[in-house]
Amino acid sequence: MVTILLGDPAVQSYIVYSAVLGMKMFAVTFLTTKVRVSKKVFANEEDAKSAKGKVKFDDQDVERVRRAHLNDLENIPAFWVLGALYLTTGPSAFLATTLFRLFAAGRIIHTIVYAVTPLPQPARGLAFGVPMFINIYMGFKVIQTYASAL
Ligand SMILES: N[C@@H](CCC(=O)N[C@@H](CS)C(=O)NCC(=O)O)C(=O)O
Repeated sequence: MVTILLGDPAVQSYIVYSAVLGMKMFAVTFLTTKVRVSKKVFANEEDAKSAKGKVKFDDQDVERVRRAHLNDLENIPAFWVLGALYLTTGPSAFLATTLFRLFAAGRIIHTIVYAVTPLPQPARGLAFGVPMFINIYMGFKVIQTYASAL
């Protein structure tokens, strides 16, 4: 049963892109540390002391990376849940893989245009909008598939 499930290309695709997105979020964690260290701006007295920096909560560069990270948290965990539930609705492997791929690409681009190389809008809006649309689409599909059984 588990072997059949894991042999499904849509499931494999979900696993791969879920892991990619988890790793991407860790990359933002490291980026936050890199910006903090390079600007010597920290959130805790003990960190500031050990790096000869200062405690500051309104550094624009640090806050930008933190906002990008928070935005990931507002969107990627929902993908992990909705994507897994969506797989149970029996989508074609092609459609599921395309949606997962677009979602991951959108979130990676969101990080780049928000926290790495800030670009003018609508770059971030689009990079946010496509994955959001995919999450909503998958959520609707799940509800549509199972609501009739209630
Ligand atoms: N929590 C978000 C909700 C709306 C949203 O996620 N907007 C996207 C596209 S403009 C975004 O990148 N917001 C920037 C952010 O979350 O810091 C916000 O405060 O902006």
